[in-house]
Amino acid sequence: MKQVKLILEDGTEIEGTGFGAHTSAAGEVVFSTAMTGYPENLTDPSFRGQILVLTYPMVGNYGVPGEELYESISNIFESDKIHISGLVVNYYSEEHSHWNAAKSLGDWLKEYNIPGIFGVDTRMLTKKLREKGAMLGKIVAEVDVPLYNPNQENLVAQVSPPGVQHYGTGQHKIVLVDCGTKTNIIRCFLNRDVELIRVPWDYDFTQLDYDGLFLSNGPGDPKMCEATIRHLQTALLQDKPIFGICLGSQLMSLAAGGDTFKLKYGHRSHNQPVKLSGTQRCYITSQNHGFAVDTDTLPADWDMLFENLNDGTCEGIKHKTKPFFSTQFHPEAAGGPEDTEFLFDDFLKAVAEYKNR
Ligand SMILES: NC(=O)CC[C@H](N)C(=O)O
Repeated sequence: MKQVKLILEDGTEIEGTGFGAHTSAAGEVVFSTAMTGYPENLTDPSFRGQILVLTYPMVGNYGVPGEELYESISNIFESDKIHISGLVVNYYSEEHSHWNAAKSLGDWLKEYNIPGIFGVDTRMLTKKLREKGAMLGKIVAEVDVPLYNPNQENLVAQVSPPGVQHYGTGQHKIVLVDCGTKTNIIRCFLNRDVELIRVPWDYDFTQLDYDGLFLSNGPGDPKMCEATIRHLQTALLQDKPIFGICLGSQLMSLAAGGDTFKLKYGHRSHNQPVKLSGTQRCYITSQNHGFAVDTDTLPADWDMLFENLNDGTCEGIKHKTKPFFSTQFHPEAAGGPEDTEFLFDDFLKAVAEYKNR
């Protein structure tokens, strides 16, 4: 293992030890306070272009599981590869022990040529990112690389599939607009009575025959997804149920005429409290996002559906009369609590009602 550096755009330089691939990489440095779930996090396409700091002090000790494919979908990972640009941890454990571990975290990172750095004071680093906001940064091994801002690119086009795929044989035909979907969203649908049509982010789904529309999570600035927003505007003129998660929530807001903005350092953890509007009910949710919907810009026929109890930001929206709703958090979890998975049932109930109207 060799010495490498983490360098931030404000000039901070932190020395540490390299693990995973011995290479340099640049991106946006963000932190997650989730205590477990690195196999899920690293393969979540929403992390594309980001160097991820895990605040949990020991990482790698349960290794990386082996996977099986079901309908060409992994039973474990959230996509078919690692999407983060680099990984920053305090203590890395190459030694691992778990009933389904197949390899070490370092070996897995090597397979995808992703660098890791450990021996970093992640508490100090996280405090800095909280005070100054998410920053650009780089892990430097032998060769220096320029800083890179992923939010200026259309990252969704990089992670969205090239063509249309069909899954399942249920009675409700759902179109999933894949802007970088986590596979657990697909699993959540396939565990229900659904035939799923997975389409690329810029596909004109308005031409398809379907019962309900689903908008996935995805990386980067939602305003980059102009084609999706345009198609969505057509869908909003109709009455077929629409459900969006994370980026999907931001796209629904933009299509409706609302605005989004970049949060100072984002929400990335498995214990984000959200309140269901009109109730005192709180759910603990899994989150991974750097942008949010500006509640004040929501058009008159829309309401905030959930509110983040830490900072009051919008955690979902709902149309006042039509069956359109979204969450900024992840009801599919993976990782994190599964307490809000019932929202998939709520969506399919709305689909059944629409078909029986
Ligand atoms: N998980 C997501 O879908 C993230 C949405 C968006 N890229 C954000 O960072 O806010």
